[in-house]
Amino acid sequence: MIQYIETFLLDVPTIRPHKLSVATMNTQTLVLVRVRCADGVTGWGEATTIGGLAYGEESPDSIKANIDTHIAPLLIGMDAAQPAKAMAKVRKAIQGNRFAKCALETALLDAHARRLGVPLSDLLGGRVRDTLPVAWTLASGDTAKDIAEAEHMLEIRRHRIFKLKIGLRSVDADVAHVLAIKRALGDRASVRVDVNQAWSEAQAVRGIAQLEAGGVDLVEQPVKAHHTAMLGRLARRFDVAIMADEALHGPVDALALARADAADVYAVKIAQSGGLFAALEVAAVARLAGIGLYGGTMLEGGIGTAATAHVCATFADLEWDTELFGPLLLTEEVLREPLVYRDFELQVPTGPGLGVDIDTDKLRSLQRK
Ligand SMILES: O=C(O)/C=C\C=C/C(=O)O
Ligand SMILES: [Mn+2]
Repeated sequence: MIQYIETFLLDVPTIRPHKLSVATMNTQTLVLVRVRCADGVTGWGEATTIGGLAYGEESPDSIKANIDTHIAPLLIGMDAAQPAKAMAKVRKAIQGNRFAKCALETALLDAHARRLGVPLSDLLGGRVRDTLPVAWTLASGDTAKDIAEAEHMLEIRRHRIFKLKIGLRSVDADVAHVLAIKRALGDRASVRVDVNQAWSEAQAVRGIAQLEAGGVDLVEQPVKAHHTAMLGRLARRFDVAIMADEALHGPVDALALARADAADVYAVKIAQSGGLFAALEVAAVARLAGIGLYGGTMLEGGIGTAATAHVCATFADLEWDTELFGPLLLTEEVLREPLVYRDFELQVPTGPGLGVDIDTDKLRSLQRK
């Protein structure tokens, strides 16, 4: 039986400023959810987002308030061994709140997988891979610093796929920044960009043409999430892969975008999808429509990163890799044992449930007072 549900906000400084077109981050607010069951089993979930309300419609504060006030009370007293039934009740009673729903579903599945003594991926159909290639985002705002950071990541064999955040400066300034980095790295690395919706169609046509000519491999969400036909025109116009991210609010959008031939690749994000099974549905639509897959992040800590890793471990095809580096951007580790990143890949945890454990003392020290 589900006995207690608690939410925690942890403000963790990032290792350096992280500049997206929608926000510049100096700290990340982890939103953690703990479910404690009557049989003593505990499960954890995460609903971390980016830049308050700058990226999506939920903020750490709204997620905490809505779980504490509206969602948790629905679950208390329900059978903890039936996560699907619990989430069905939440989905029926609660509109939206995808990040919050994802955290609760993760915690319920983490607890139940621990109860059964199996990795969470076993409850998702079973893993077909044990490691995941992980990209790194270069977003210091300074080209020379980004090049030095990329060289370091290559040197320590942690990353050889780099995602560059653009959209803050003029198209020409952004293109010059990206191509300088691509020239410096050459074929030692894959270079991709994420515009986070910042461009108009005309800016995207100009920018993508130059990025494609400069050897960039993928362009993520160049235009506003609701411009489905526009994204499709760009995908058809260029050879460089066009990836949907913010346009994907879950399986319904995944199907609509597939019907419109709107993208070459989907960024699968568990919170943005509204849960782990919803993320699997987004991925299934992509697989059936011949759209490539990429494991996305909301810059979560170890809990959310592990959850996404268990989901991505079930993907037979993961043509565009993942960006599951969130914990590496933070100055504090909330897991007792950090996730293992080695030889350009993340090891998918093998223990029961998520396969990671929270250091509750560290949690308390980082918790927002
Ligand atoms: O910021 C990062 O480094 C990675 C992904 C975040 C959001 C997004 O993909 O839009
Ligand atoms: Mn993105």
